[in-house]
Order: sequence, then structure tokens, then C-alpha cells
Amino acid sequence: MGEDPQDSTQAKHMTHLAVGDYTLIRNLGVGSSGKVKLARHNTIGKEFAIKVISRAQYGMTPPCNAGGPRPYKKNTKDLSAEARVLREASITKLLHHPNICSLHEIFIHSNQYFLVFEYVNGVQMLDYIISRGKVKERTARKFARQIGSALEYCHRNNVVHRNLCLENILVSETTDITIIDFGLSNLFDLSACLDTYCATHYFPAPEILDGVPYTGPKVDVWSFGVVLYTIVCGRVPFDAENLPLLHAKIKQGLLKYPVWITKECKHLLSRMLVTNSSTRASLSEVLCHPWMVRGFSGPPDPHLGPREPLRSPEVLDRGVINNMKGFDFGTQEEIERRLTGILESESYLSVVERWEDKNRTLSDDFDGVGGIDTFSPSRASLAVSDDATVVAEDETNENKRLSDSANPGRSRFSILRSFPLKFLSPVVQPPAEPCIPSSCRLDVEREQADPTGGFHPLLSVYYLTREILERERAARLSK
Ligand SMILES: Nc1ncnc2c1ncn2[C@@H]1O[C@H](COP(=O)(O)OP(=O)(O)OP(=O)(O)O)[C@@H](O)[C@H]1O
Repeated sequence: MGEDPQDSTQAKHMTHLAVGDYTLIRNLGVGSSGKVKLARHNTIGKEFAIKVISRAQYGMTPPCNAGGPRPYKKNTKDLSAEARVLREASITKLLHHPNICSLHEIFIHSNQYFLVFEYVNGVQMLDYIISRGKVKERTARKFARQIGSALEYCHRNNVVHRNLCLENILVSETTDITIIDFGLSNLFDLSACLDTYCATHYFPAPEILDGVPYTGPKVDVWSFGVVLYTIVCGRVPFDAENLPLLHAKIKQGLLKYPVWITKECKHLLSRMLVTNSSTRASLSEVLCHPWMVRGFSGPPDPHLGPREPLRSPEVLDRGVINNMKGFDFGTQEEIERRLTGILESESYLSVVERWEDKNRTLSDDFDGVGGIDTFSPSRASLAVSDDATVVAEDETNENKRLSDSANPGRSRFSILRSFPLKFLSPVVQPPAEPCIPSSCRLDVEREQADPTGGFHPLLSVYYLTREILERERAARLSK
């Protein structure tokens, strides 16, 4: 990317730099799209993290041999990079979840974008693991439940992250998780496929590496599996000194577990790291897995607000539609027409009907024997076996342990951060039986056919936009 003029000034002078209402304090990090700086709002005094992205790389800088500024033709790559920034902003602005970094505002200068995010006072999960070695399963479960909750929230809103990795998960002092960087995220539609190659280093799902079309959520489950493996094992599932070797290993598809990993945890990982996306666990299965719910009354709360189905086009609020910006959905009239088409479609109406039936049944159950949150892990049929293809821990294997190495922190992540956006791939795992408890309040069918979440990206954006406006209204009233 182009050099940020702010950065030509040394960091020590940064405290004097102001951007809009913010004073820049210091660098927090750097990513492929730009630098992230700690900033303080001049009037409210609150700290924010501002991602500064140069627009020079997007063709906004006039060519130097020109006799003055003139229109500068953008190429397709530039356009998609610029679209990526705007998509990150549009998607993140909609999301409201305790484990997802919120976007406060975005402003655009002639040479730069400034994305003003909530400041997370924490460290990257990568550094957290490096400094501690492996993490106890109990702590890992806390992390996994928060990551899972955030992913479920996203998926139920037709958003797929596509770049979940250790660098995009921040851990606070209270060991709470915040997921950042929705720069590669997208809206998905379960009835259609995405085909863009995304994700960093070790984390992309096999179907992304193979370049085959994919629907979305399962690629996050894969990356989540790699993250969870790394958290509990203290090293990435596949590692090598260089990419070709790494690819070879991945294609070999052998997954090794250290001896200290519990059977339950191994089973969960073996369901997440399944190369065939159609037999890989759904997020519902992951969140209901006995390992995930151990010590809890059920799967993590996705923090979705209460929603009712939109029962007819008459309930559509034009004020909401007018605010559905940033996704190329078309004009207000087009959005309204498309939403009307969805609400009047047979598939939507039948899903609403099923939703009503299901909720009636659930509320009857609730009146009687405890209702929808009565999931009991003990009732789950955990089919854990000592997987034949799971190789026992081999102390001499190339997946060196951090503590054994002369270079403690990085040896378990030898190419991590060495390659830019690069491929990594997976593992042949036994297609273990899914173990979704029948009483689990989440299930695949519901995930795919809930009129209030995940039914269609346009509907999800409508709900999310309405919720933002409601929050803003509530904030105004409380002043
Ligand atoms: N909200 C935040 N609070 C604190 N630190 C942050 C925040 N956002 C980002 N950072 C720091 O800046 C780094 C880069 O941020 P981010 O991953 O969003 O940038 P990027 O350019 O999109 O990166 P990528 O190469 O993954 O696309 C993060 O790894 C983190 O250390």
C-alpha cells in the first residue's frame, strides 16, 4: 500500500497529529491493508483504534508525469481493494456483539480512509499463546465459546468472516475475546456460492484453497478449528519451513494430537477439521458439542436481539431501507422491491409458518418442562473413538514444541507472519459421526431456515439496520 503521509512523521511526534476530532497517540499494529493507531477523541476523551488505509494504492494519486492532476484510471484489482475497505466498514458497522470489534465511524480524506474502531486493550491471540505455551482446556473453552458466539451471530446475519486467525483475535486482560478485521468478510446466501479466495496463512479451509465455490459458514468452522487446535495444543496443526513443504504436509492430511488433549476435545477438533466441507461439522454442531458445553447449561448465547419474522411487506420501514447503504443493493425502490419479493416468496412463507409452529411448541414446552434452554450435555451421544487416523504424539515430529526450541515463541509458527496472504490446507480426518444432541436448541435445519436470521442477506441487513436505528433512538432518549 502507499505510504501514509502521517507515518513519514516519526512515532514520537504522533501525539501532535490530529485527524478530525482525534489525536493520534501511537501505533497499535499493522496489517496488509494499513496501519492501526491508538487515538483519543478530543472532546469525549475516549480511546479508539483508527485503521488508516492509504487510497494511493487505489489509484487516487495523480501520476507524477502529468501536467497536473487528471483522472486516474483504476484497475480491477484496485477497485476490488477499495471495495474491500468499504465492505469491511459497511459490514462491521452493522454488527453489534460483545466479542466483535465495533466500528464507530469512517471518514474519507482525499488520500486516506480512516476507520474508527472500538479500542481493544489486549494482545493478539498469537502472542498470548506464544507467551503462555498451551492454554488449559478450561480457558480454551471460554475462548472458544466467545469465538463461537461471535461466529454464530455473524452467520445468523448472513455474514461470513473468512479470515479468522490468531492475529485477528484479540485477548483482553480479563481473557475476553474480540474478533477484529472483517476486511475479507462478505455476505453469504445459503442458496448461492461464494468463490473468492480468502484467509491468511494456516487458516483457510480446503475448499477455498481448491478454488471451488463455497457457501460460507463452513469456511469459518474450519478456521475456527485451526484456531482452537492451536490454542489447546500450543502449535498450529500443520507447519513447515516453507510453503511447498507445508502444502505437501497439508495434502498428506495427517493431524497429530499431543497426549494431553482430552478425548472430547480431540473429537470436536476432528469434526471441525474435516477437509470435506459437506461432512465437516456445522457451527451448530460445534457449539452444542459436549466439550463446548461442559460446565455450562448449553451452547453460548449468540447475543441476537429478539426478532419476529416480517410477516408482510406492509411492515417494511422505509426509514430503515433508506439506511441500508454500502452493499450495492441498489436504490431504495429496488431494495424495497427485492425485500417484498422475498417476503412474498413461497419459501419464505413456509419458513415463517414452520417458525411459528416451532415457537408455539417451544413455548408450550417451556410452560411445561423447561423449554428451549434445557440442553443437557449428558444426553449428547458423544461418539469418541481413538481415531485410527489420529497419530499419537511424536516428540520428534517436525511440529516442534515451542519450549524445545532455541527460538521459543515462533518455532511452532515457523511461517506465520513470514508469508503474506498464503495458502494452507488441511487434514484428512475420519468422518466422525456428527453428535448434535436432539435437544439442542440449535440445529442445522433451523440455522438454514429461520426467517429472523440467516434466511437472506438482504433481510439480515434490514434487521441489523433496524436494530442500529433502534439503539441510536434509545441512546438519544436516554440523554
Ligand atoms: N480495535 C483494535 N484495538 C487494538 N488493536 C487493534 C485493533 N484493531 C487492530 N489492532 C491491531 O492492529 C493489527 C492489524 O489490524 P487488522 O488485522 O485489522 O489490519 P489489516 O490491515 O486488516 O490486517 P490483515 O493483514 O489481517 O488484513 C491487529 O493485529 C492488532 O494488533
